[in-house]
Amino acid sequence: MTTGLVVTGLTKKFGTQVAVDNVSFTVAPGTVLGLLGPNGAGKSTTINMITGLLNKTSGRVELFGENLTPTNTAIRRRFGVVPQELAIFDDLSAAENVRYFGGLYGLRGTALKTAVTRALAVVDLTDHANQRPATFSGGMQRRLNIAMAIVHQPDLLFMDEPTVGIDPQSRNYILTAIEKMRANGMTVVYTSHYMEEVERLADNIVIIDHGQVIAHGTEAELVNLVTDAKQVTIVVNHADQLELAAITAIAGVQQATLHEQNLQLVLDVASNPLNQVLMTLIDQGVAVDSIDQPKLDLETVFLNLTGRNLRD
Ligand SMILES: Nc1ncnc2c1ncn2[C@@H]1O[C@H](COP(=O)(O)OP(=O)(O)OP(=O)(O)O)[C@@H](O)[C@H]1O
Repeated sequence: MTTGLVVTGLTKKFGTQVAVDNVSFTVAPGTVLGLLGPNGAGKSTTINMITGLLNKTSGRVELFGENLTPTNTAIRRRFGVVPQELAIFDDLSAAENVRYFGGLYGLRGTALKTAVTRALAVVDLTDHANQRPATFSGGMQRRLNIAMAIVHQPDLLFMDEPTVGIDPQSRNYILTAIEKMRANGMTVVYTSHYMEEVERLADNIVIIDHGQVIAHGTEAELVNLVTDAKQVTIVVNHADQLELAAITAIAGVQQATLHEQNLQLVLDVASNPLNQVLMTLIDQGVAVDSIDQPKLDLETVFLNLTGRNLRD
């Protein structure tokens, strides 16, 4: 198995509004793709078209080498969906909810029982299996929704903003559960407007805005899109012994200035000469007190690419 999910030219028009505009991306098997964008960017519409909840205006979706169409049921069994809106039966227990979904996927008898137990364990709801979800916190209900989506052990899981409006403990349970699933080989497509979650989980990131993909890559690749130089401040002792010319002479040091104890550097991201700078300082008998590198994050990337904050 070499190809996972391949989305090509996906487009959705609502009347004259183009909600998703020629979106293309790929997800390698066993990796997590973070689909990051502000509210209204088109993330849900994209997921809903891929999973067949919504008809697409145009485009093509291929999963594990097969064309993903509403009638290709064999390939449809290989993915699960955690929708943005909860879909839970309040009058069934947690285990019965999961069992119901397992039944829909054709699981029966012992296989179904084992699958329900396993799915509830992944989201840490084993101790609540026989309780009604109406008694659950919002976070526990979301975790139950995840158990329902993974009971048939899909190879790929779509999750649409699964942590919106829940407590930090439940959020952490969910993020940890995703990490466990990935470790077991599952492919995950995860939409969020929380930069921190995408940074923690995603192997690759698609940034989407106004229905269009504005960047696609690893976190490091995206950060490199907006900067080819980074600023580093090194606080030193014995600054009087520091020979600035020797630092400036290091390949990849674009700028070096000394203000009292603070050695301020502008370094090439590609050649990353920080090690060389530190060795040179040690050679000069200059002790390093601390190193400060302001973090370049996805928020910075989004701001640079769009002129707006992710959560305006
Ligand atoms: N059924 C619909 N009819 C008309 N417009 C729609 C419909 N569904 C979504 N839209 C519009 O399409 C755009 C994209 O919405 P979408 O829900 O995909 O965004 P999103 O990135 O998932 O944001 P959110 O996090 O708020 O759900 C929005 O402008 C939205 O108003």
